[in-house]
Amino acid sequence: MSSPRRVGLLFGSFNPIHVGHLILANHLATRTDLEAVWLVVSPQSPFKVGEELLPEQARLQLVQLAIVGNERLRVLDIEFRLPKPSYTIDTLDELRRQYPGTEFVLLMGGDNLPGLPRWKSADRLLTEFEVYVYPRPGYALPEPLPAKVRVVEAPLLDISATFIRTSIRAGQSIRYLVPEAVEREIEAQGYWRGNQTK
Ligand SMILES: Nc1ncnc2c1ncn2[C@@H]1O[C@H](COP(=O)(O)OP(=O)(O)OP(=O)(O)O)[C@@H](O)[C@H]1O
Ligand SMILES: O=C(O)c1ccc[n+]([C@@H]2O[C@H](COP(=O)([O-])O)[C@@H](O)[C@H]2O)c1
Repeated sequence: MSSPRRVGLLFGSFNPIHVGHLILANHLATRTDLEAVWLVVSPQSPFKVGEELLPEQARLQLVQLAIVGNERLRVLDIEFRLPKPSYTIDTLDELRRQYPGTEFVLLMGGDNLPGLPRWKSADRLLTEFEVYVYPRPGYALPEPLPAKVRVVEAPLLDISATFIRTSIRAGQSIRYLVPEAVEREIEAQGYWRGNQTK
């Protein structure tokens, strides 16, 4: 199967994936010039060291369950085989090597943009890659925007993985916040109720 020409990359811990991620990814994969969105599961975000994370394989499996049947979405475990913490520039270099015919576009929330100068090789990220930024309420976008940064509007839900983990621990329902198959698996495995985090 040939790989798509323009692919958006949504990086995250996905601890766990939720409908906020999915609505955003599907919107960008179907209503922009991107042919697909690939969700890249990061074993260890450099900014989230020490957070209680479900093992990477479990987070990957939940994403797989979430995107079954959506041909425009795909999940990657490429960072599982790269050094930790997961630096986005290293992953992009590896993806370019593996998919020489594909243009990769970095997808990012407006909340992440102010912190971007602190990312590894931020100058390279901003000169070598296009970035699509979706505004998030409460976060003003810098002016002027760097040359390769474009604002894309997307419907956003005000939920986070933190909210889902907190709800599970409190014994509250996560129905509709994650796809049904994801909810069933979280329940069956007892994630965030037992001690599966590392
Ligand atoms: N509700 C949402 N709408 C749009 N984008 C989101 C939403 N939640 C997270 N994102 C973005 O998706 C990417 C991956 O998110 P991540 O896995 O860190 O999830 P999170 O829900 O923010 O997690 P946590 O609450 O654990 O920090 C990040 O760029 C994040 O900004
Ligand atoms: O490359 C970096 O320096 C870098 C710094 C912070 C975050 N990231 C990546 O951004 C994604 C979201 O991170 P976070 O901390 O917002 O969950 C995740 O895939 C991280 O690996 C990457």
